[in-house]
This record gives sequence, C-alpha cells and structure tokens, in this order.
Amino acid sequence: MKLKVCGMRSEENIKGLISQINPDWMGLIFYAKSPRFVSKDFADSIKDLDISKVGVFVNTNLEEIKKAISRFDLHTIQLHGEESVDFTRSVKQETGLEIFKVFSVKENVDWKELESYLPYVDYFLFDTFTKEYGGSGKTFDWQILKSYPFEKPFLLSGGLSLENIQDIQKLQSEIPQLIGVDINSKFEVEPGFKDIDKIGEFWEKVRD
Ligand SMILES: O=C(O)c1ccccc1NCC(=O)[C@H](O)[C@H](O)COP(=O)(O)O
Repeated sequence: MKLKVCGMRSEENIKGLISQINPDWMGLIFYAKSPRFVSKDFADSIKDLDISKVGVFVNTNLEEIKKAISRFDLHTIQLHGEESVDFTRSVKQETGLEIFKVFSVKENVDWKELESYLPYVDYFLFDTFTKEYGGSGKTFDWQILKSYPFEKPFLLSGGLSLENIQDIQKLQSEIPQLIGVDINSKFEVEPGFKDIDKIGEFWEKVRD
C-alpha cells in the first residue's frame, strides 16, 4: 500500500512527516479558496526536501502548473477539478510528470467517462464530491469501487481516518487496483498542520 499525505504547509511539520513516516507522496494545495493553500513564498523553504511533492490543482491553466513545477520541484500533478481529457493530455505531454486525475464521487461513477483519460493518467484518485472540491473529511459509498473495471491503479481518498481502518483493509483485500490511500483533514491539528503521531498510528495498521 502507498501513502499520500495531502494539504501540508509548514516546513517543520513536513520535515517531521519525512523523518517519522516517509510517505510516498506529500500534497501541496494550489487552490486559492482552500484553507490549505500554499503561496509561492513557501517554495524556497521546502523545494529541496527529499519527498515526492504532488501539486494539487483545480481547473487551472498549464502556465500556472508549469510555474508551480519549477518553483516547488513537483514530482506529480493532481488534477482535482473538472479537467477535460484534452487538458489532461496536454499536462501529461508538456510536463512529462506523473498524473493523478481525481473523480469526485456523488452517488455513482460513470466508468465510461474515465476511459478516455486512461492513456494520460498514472493513477486515478477517488474522493468525495463537495463543492469545495477536497479536504471535506467526508467519505463516499466505497462499495461503488467494487465495479471498477480498469487495470489502472487508483488511490482512495475522502474522510480516511482512524475510525474507518477496518473498512479500508477490507476494500484493499477485495480490489487489487486499490494501491494507495490519501489522507488529509482527519489527521489535522489545524488546516495544513498534521498530527504526525496520529498518521503513524494509521499507517502502522494500513500499510502492507
Ligand atoms: O484539501 C483541500 O483543502 C483541497 C481543496 C481543494 C481541492 C483539493 C483539496 N485536497 C485534495 C486532497 O487530495 C485531499 O486529500 C482529499 O480531498 C481528501 O481530503 P479529506 O476528506 O480531508 O481526507
């Protein structure tokens, strides 16, 4: 199982995360309406930290993404809005980076809609639908994922916490394409600042 810890914006907190947990990815939010938004001034303090940084973007343009890549030395681009297949293809082709395409789940997922994204995406990420786009702390009906029809690996997100570890483990045993978990607000002391010990407690049980 892989781990992404999302929505960080304190240098010390990120350093603590690296030394105690060393997750596979750490997410930075480039969406100005989020309470976890990172400004460009933050780049210098974390640019050279040894962790794969995921830039999380919501319906932005390629120019903004490219600026963030060079400022923050991003490893992965997470498209968290209603980005089209054409835009996703451009991001993949122009940046050459790893791509997470997010689908926000309400009651159902139309799997056909995801099909044309397959060539340009490294992982899908399923999160709970919210008008704020992410960081809601709410889960969706994970049973929907049992009909996931592709080989493409994906990450589970939305409201993951110490309280639903057993459900995560069950899903993990049932769906081999579920290769990672994405955690955020349920592990926060305040928006953007994580409780590293709590993440440790979670990861101890969820990792393979
Ligand atoms: O976290 C945010 O504030 C956010 C805002 C806008 C778009 C995406 C955002 N987060 C992206 C993530 O990948 C979160 O980890 C994901 O939404 C799950 O968050 P949570 O339900 O709090 O675990």
